Order: sequence, then C-alpha cells, then structure tokens
Amino acid sequence: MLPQLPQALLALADGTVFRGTSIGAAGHTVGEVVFNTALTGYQEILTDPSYCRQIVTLTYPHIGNVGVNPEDIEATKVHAAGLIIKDLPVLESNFRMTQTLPQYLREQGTVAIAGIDTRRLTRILRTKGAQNGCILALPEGQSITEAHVQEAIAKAQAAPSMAGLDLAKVVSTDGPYEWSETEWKLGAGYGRQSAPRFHVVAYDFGVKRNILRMLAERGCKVTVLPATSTAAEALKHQPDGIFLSNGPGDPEPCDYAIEAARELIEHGIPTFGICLGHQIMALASGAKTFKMKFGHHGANHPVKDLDTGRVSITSQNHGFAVDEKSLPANLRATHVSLFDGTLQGLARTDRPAFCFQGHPEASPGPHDIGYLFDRFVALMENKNA
Ligand SMILES: NC(=O)CC[C@H](N)C(=O)O
Repeated sequence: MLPQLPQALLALADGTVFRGTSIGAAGHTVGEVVFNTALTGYQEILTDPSYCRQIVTLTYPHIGNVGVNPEDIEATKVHAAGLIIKDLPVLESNFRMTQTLPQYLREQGTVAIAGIDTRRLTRILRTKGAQNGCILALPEGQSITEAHVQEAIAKAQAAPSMAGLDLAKVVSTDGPYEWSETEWKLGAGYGRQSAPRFHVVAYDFGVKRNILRMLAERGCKVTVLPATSTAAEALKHQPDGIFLSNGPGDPEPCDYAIEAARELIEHGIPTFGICLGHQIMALASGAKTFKMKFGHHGANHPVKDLDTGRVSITSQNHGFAVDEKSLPANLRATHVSLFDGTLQGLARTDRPAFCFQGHPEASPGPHDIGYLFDRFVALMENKNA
C-alpha cells in the first residue's frame, strides 16, 4: 500500500482554496504565488534567491522524479517560500540522486503541497495576476477543518505586497568572498579557474552560482561583494568589470545599489547586469520600472536580439520590468520578449554597460543567450587593449 501523506491546503488572497497533500515541512508559509513553466530544474528553481518570499507553482505535472543531489543548487539553501506541484512520483531515480524531493524539502523546512490542480491555479494567476497565498501543511494524522481554511485565507490576505519590498539586502552575502568554481561537466564535475585574465567585482543582490561559474569559466576571477557595498568599496578591488546580479523583490527601493551602479557606470568601467541587476542599471540610468501582471517565470521564453534579429529561447524569472517609454536618450533597447513585447535587454550608448532581464546563466534552461557573457568579456578585453 502507498504511504498516506499528511493533508495540506493552499489559500489565495482572493479566497480560492485548494486541498492537497503535504510533501514538505509541516507548518505554514505565505508569499506571492507565481507559476513557472520550466520542464526541468526544480532544484535550481527552489534555490534561486530571486524567489525569496514567493511560492512557486510548477506547471509541469510530474515533479520529483529525479530526486535531489548536492550539486544542482544555485545557493546554499532553498529560497522559495514554498512549492506547489501536481504529482509527486511514487518512485524517483537518477544516478546523481542522494535524497528524495520530500526528504530535501523537510530538511530545508520548506512547506510544499502536492495533488492540486495546478492548471486551474495557473489560469487564476494568469487571469487575475500574481497574488499572495498561504500553504498550510498539517502534521500527520490531522484533518483540515473550516477553521484551517479561514486561517489560511486570513494569512494570505495579511501577507505584504511584493511591490516596494527591498529583499536584495535580505539574501545578500554578509561579507566579501572570492569565487573560482567553473561550470559542471559530465564525468568531471566542477572545475577551478586558476589563471584568470580579468577581475570582476560582482554585486550580490541574490546571485545564482551558475552566473559566477560562467564568469569563472571565461577567465574571470570574481570577488563577490554585499549588496550595500559602495562604488568606492568596489573600485578598491581595481576590477576590470562590474557585475550586477539577479535578486528578489522590487528594484525601486534598492536606492543604495542604484547609487553605486550609477557611480560605477559613470566611471566608465565595463558593467553587466542580470535581472534585478538589469533593473538597477536601468534605474541608475534614469529609466523607470513597473510591476508586471504575472511576470515571466520559465525556461521557454523567446527573446529577440534587436541588433542581430536572432531569437533565443531563454530562462526567465521576474515580476518587474523596465518601462520602455521611460528610456532616456543614452539607454537603448537591445532585446525584447516575443511573448509580450516587454523589454529584455538594454545598453548604454555613452558607457560600456549593458544588461539583460532574463537569466542567461540558464540554470535551469537553454543556453541560447550565453553569448552575453562573451560580450561582457569582450568589453573588458577592449578596455585593456
Ligand atoms: N530574477 C530576478 O533577478 C528578479 C528581479 C526582480 N526581483 C523581479 O521580480 O523582477
């Protein structure tokens, strides 16, 4: 007989309730409920710091079939506030697996629900927009009561809105550190960068490890700094380039980061921003950002490079975007989303600085747009020429 899983429920702020089973820690969690359409990479998604305070529902129906391993993580812990899936397979198998998904979720204290109609949930989020929710996961043997339902709805309604939240500070590193690990290769695992050609200072607003690996892979020694580091602190390291990382929350309240980015870009040092870093570079250049209806979260988003006409299938995870109408004269659009026409890439016309809204480190996701990392290296090469 199959084991009976404890009961759980998901309540949305609009009062919609889904009943399912608990596959993670017992207890409750609140956050903005978003849907991600990636077919693979649930471990990378769970550990992406950009998901801090967001509950992720995966639209792919079978999640957990390859278990979990200690390598496919993008940060030291799970950052997503919770997980919602349809089916948890009864048997998992992979040669790299060391744990099952439920074991990992329980160890990480992550509240998660399975067995709900994720298509219905996704349609609600698409129609009404992302909204706050609460997962209530009961301990074994307890049954959901009307009081539980009302408690979960009240908790969802009381959760703070994502707009206006500065979360980069919350997930950033406490102190500087050096990064030299290169990309994972089948049979060899991760490597080490031992003969760097460039020194990059990376602002950690919630950086994903594969970004740092892709920089190291391309010959960069990377010094990672806390989100609140000033431009002067960054320049003390005499970097060849500045990297502005992805991260959670609303970019607008990150005034300290916007100020540092403004000074560094003005200074003329090659700068590359990803996702939150893209939004911060745009704000530092005088553009504006806005909150999207349900954002972009997936690994199948077509993006057009306006300079070459080339279309890349990209990985995405963002709920805010740069307003195209707000671009100042020295900031030009380089990429657009072919799903909804929103801005995906920008470049300064007067400084060696550019940025991308999606996740070119593709962890998880297709590697089509990895060429942006080569573009950053080329900028640093030109500067040293
Ligand atoms: N992945 C990211 O860096 C996300 C940026 C920002 N938190 C957003 O939701 O738009």
